[in-house]
Amino acid sequence: MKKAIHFGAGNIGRGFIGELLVRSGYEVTFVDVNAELVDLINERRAYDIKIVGDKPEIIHVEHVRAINSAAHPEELTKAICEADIITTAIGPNILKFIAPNLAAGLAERVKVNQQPLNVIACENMVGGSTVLKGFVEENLPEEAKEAVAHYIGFPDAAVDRIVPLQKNDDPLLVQVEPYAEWDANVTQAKGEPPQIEGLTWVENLEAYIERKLFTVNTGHASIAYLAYRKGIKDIYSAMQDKNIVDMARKVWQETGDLLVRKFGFDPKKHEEYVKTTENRFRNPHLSDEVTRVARGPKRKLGAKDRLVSPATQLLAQGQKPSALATVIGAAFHFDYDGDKEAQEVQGAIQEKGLHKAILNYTQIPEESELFRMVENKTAGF
Ligand SMILES: NC(=O)C1=CN([C@@H]2O[C@H](COP(=O)(O)OP(=O)(O)OC[C@H]3O[C@@H](n4cnc5c(N)ncnc54)[C@H](O)[C@@H]3O)[C@@H](O)[C@H]2O)C=CC1
Ligand SMILES: O=P(O)(O)OC[C@H]1O[C@](O)(CO)[C@@H](O)[C@@H]1O
Repeated sequence: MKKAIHFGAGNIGRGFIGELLVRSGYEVTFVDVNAELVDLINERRAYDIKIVGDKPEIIHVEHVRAINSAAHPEELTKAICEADIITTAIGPNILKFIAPNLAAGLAERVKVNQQPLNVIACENMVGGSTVLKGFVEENLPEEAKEAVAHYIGFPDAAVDRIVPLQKNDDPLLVQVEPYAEWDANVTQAKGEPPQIEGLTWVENLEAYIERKLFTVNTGHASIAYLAYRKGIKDIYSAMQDKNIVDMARKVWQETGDLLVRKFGFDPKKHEEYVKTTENRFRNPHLSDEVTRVARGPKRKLGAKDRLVSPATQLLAQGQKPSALATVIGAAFHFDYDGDKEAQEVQGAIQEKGLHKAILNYTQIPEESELFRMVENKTAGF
């Protein structure tokens, strides 16, 4: 069997990427720091995925094992030397923490295995694999840098499947929605791009990732931050609130205008894509908490992320992203005490004031019209 390594045996790891890799003929080695999870995967060597929708389905996934990279980095190095593909789904903020082990493994690999290898970060961010590549380079010994640059590709990717927090009796079971999309940038691949069922290699990844990030994730985050302000606990319930849905649709109108102008998407097809997205959020079988979708507001308020990036791009196109400014304002009110980033943002607002907090987290230029819009909307909530 071909060999895959996947960092992060969590929801997307088990519920999406791991299963596609197994279905495509790979043995998957999950790498995680959660010792219980690693032990259970190694004990069972299998797990189930439940697809929840109108036609529920159970998929039994075999040919999996796991490595605890905190306890056994040497096992990881050995696996990297033999791998045919490496993927990650650990969270954008964690990429820097896997880089030292990944760099050590790649440095060893290029000495013993001259086959090309691709490392694909499947995170909700633009250019995730490129970011990981930067961290890996910082950790590589000087003598390995040339060979790693030659043999190891870091194709950026877009991943789309809603996998909520899991509350199942079986700790390995993952409940997922039926929809799934995974695209990667073929121009950044080394060697023959690995053919994996469900993975589409594309040349214009920027269009795919911005379409996904500024529709699915922008819409989802907008709904979550507005719902949180109203005390609504889950996305399905938020979708029953007319005002929230109206505002989400205004946001989608703004991001849709941007995407159609920027990438030349067919407006009718884009409208369909938005409708599909809205219907995914209405899935009554998927219990998705508002606080999960809203998680990490510091990251989500970042200049390159789902709220501020489309807003600044629209402003540069001479548009007024008023709905986006409203939901950015709502995000500044996300004060959930179970979220460290939310607490940090709230602390900064209390300590330094709203003006400085907006400037610091969004990096929107102080003199820009967007800054004034965001400040007014935030204060007016
Ligand atoms: N859940 C979803 O619907 C989707 C999530 N994503 C993205 O996938 C990524 C993962 O999200 P989820 O699977 O929901 O999170 P998760 O929390 O379920 O899984 C993350 C896993 O990474 C592990 N981990 C943490 N630090 C690690 C380290 N240093 N080395 C190895 N493993 C480590 C955790 O123990 C956990 O098992 C995020 O970037 C998220 O934005 C993308 C699309 C959909
Ligand atoms: O995983 P993040 O970036 O915190 O954001 C949550 C988002 O990711 C997803 O889980 C999947 O794209 C969406 O449900 C949601 O918009």
